[in-house]
Amino acid sequence: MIVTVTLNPSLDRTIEVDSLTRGAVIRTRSARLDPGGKGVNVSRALLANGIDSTAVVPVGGPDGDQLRRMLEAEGMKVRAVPSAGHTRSNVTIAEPGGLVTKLNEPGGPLSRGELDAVAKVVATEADSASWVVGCGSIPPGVPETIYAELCKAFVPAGIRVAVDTSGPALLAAVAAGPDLIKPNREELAEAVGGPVDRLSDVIEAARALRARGARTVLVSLGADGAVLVDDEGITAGSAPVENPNSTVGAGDALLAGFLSAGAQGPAALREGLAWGAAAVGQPASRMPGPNDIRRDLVRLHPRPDLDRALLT
Ligand SMILES: Nc1ncnc2c1ncn2[C@@H]1O[C@H](COP(=O)(O)OP(=O)(O)O)[C@@H](O)[C@H]1O
Ligand SMILES: O=P(O)(O)OC[C@H]1O[C@](O)(COP(=O)(O)O)[C@@H](O)[C@@H]1O
Repeated sequence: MIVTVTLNPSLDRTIEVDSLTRGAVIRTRSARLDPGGKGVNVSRALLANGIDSTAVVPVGGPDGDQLRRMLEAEGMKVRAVPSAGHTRSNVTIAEPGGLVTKLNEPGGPLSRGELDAVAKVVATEADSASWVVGCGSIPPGVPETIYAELCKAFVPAGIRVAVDTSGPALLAAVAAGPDLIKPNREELAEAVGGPVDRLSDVIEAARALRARGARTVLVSLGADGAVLVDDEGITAGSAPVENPNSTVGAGDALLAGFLSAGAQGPAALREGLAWGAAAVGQPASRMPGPNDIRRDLVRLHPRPDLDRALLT
């Protein structure tokens, strides 16, 4: 069983427009509402593929109620912890061809008491878990060491911890020895404090984060696929998407697929890439199910061109 913890979940509204012009009145083509937040999406992807998962989320206000109801309606096992701060809404403006502009709110504050209540629920659920997955941004009031605390609580007890976040929270977590991190290119560059323009930069940066404490580093690179640096070595791969629909949640699907296949080595990377690419073919942040996932399209690159400039 995989437990996900999303401290800053959201209602994700995706609005399709023909083109985005600042300062103009834009008539939209369609709108869609999905439950969101990175760990929530990991649980949704696992659920869509019949893999047992529990999502732990603080929820507050009417939007928090709606988020819980939407997740339960999908059949998800949700442990919702009440909070006084309101659950946020994030807006994605999607243009044809897959270009998205994301407006992510900071989220309602979470007090120390509410955080302790979340931690208690996670500890109970972790008893029967193979992984605890801490994902997403940190809401106001929560210390940046929160994912590091997650690592310290579970890694020594033999429960593996994955962290997908950014900035100081990611750096603190890395120093606490997570089993897995999943930065995208931007997050990786921020973590090492330098540009990541080529595959060689990705590998160098991933190695630096391993040297600082992360056991496995899975770097997502948008249309360039992903690179895995772990105890087994370095593996790069990609999967083409003919008609990109929405990249929202693609990183979460990649992570879910990777975890579902054992989170180690080329076979797990292959599965992650298949799920990530399938997510890009879905509208908004809909997670792919078995009929959407095309493992045959994944290519692992045994001798990638390390000097090639990254596309996205
Ligand atoms: N345009 C694309 N074409 C093919 N695959 C993609 C595309 N965008 C994303 N992906 C897949 O989704 C994964 C996650 O995307 P990425 O944008 O890197 O993550 P995040 O959503 O975390 O920023 C990638 O590693 C890749 O497998
Ligand atoms: O916690 P953050 O960093 O604000 O991100 C939250 C957003 O990320 C998502 O989980 C999508 O994530 P990815 O596109 O990075 O896979 C949305 O559902 C949510 O609105």
